[in-house]
Amino acid sequence: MIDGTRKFHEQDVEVKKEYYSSDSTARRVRYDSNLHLYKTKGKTAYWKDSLIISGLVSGHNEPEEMPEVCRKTSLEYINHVVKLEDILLGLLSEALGLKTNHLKATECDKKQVMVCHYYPACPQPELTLGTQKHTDPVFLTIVLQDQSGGLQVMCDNQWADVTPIEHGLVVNIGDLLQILSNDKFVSAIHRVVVKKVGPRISVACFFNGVSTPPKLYGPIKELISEENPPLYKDFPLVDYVTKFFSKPLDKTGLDLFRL
Ligand SMILES: O=C(O)CCC(=O)C(=O)O
Ligand SMILES: [Fe+2]
Repeated sequence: MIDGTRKFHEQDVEVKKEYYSSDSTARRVRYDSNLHLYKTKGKTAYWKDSLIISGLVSGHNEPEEMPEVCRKTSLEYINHVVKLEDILLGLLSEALGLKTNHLKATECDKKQVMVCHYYPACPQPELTLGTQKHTDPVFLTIVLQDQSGGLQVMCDNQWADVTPIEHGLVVNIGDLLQILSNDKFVSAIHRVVVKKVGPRISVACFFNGVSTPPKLYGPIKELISEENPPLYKDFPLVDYVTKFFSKPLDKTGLDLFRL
């Protein structure tokens, strides 16, 4: 998958430009530079290009829509990731003291989006970032990174390197799982620094959940009691995503839904 991502990004710009769009609603497969520049009305340009593929599993995507250089690999890879997601949701449900299928039954594994990032070598890394400090506005993210390093997670108010492990994956708890678990799980604050050598390649698979109302998400009722009152209100996902992207990316979205 790393190789497929490299092949896409290292194609001639004329080929890539067929896929270019900075409007996330415009197409299901798109190529973008500086992902959040327009969405968050960002003041800073980041050092990365991304290929965004949505609708991979739910069948809303015709395979022909995907760039040929990474089509087969992407389809195979997402199938593996979805199986892993099932296992992880089972383990996380059990960790919350719930039945194994509880989280899956909330359909938080739905609406997968795969984002294939390419961070070119940066001549002045101290002037920018690959990805700004943020949390993911999703349930879970499964990240495959190459061996370059650069991903960092906030730990005790300090940035810690997430050192790449060969064939290893990084799993981030997203904001929505923090909300569902009523703060038992904590959404990972992370960022990506860039280096003079590159490129760095990573593939993030996001699990967004069901975004069409009337489905509401909020703290899981079984986790709520008199001693553990709900910390968040229930809301349709579309509200979370809209509010998340109308604030600066480095500010938490959780407080907007806290009771
Ligand atoms: O490139 C990475 O390792 C992480 C990217 C990331 O945080 C994201 O796409 O949300
Ligand atoms: Fe992220």
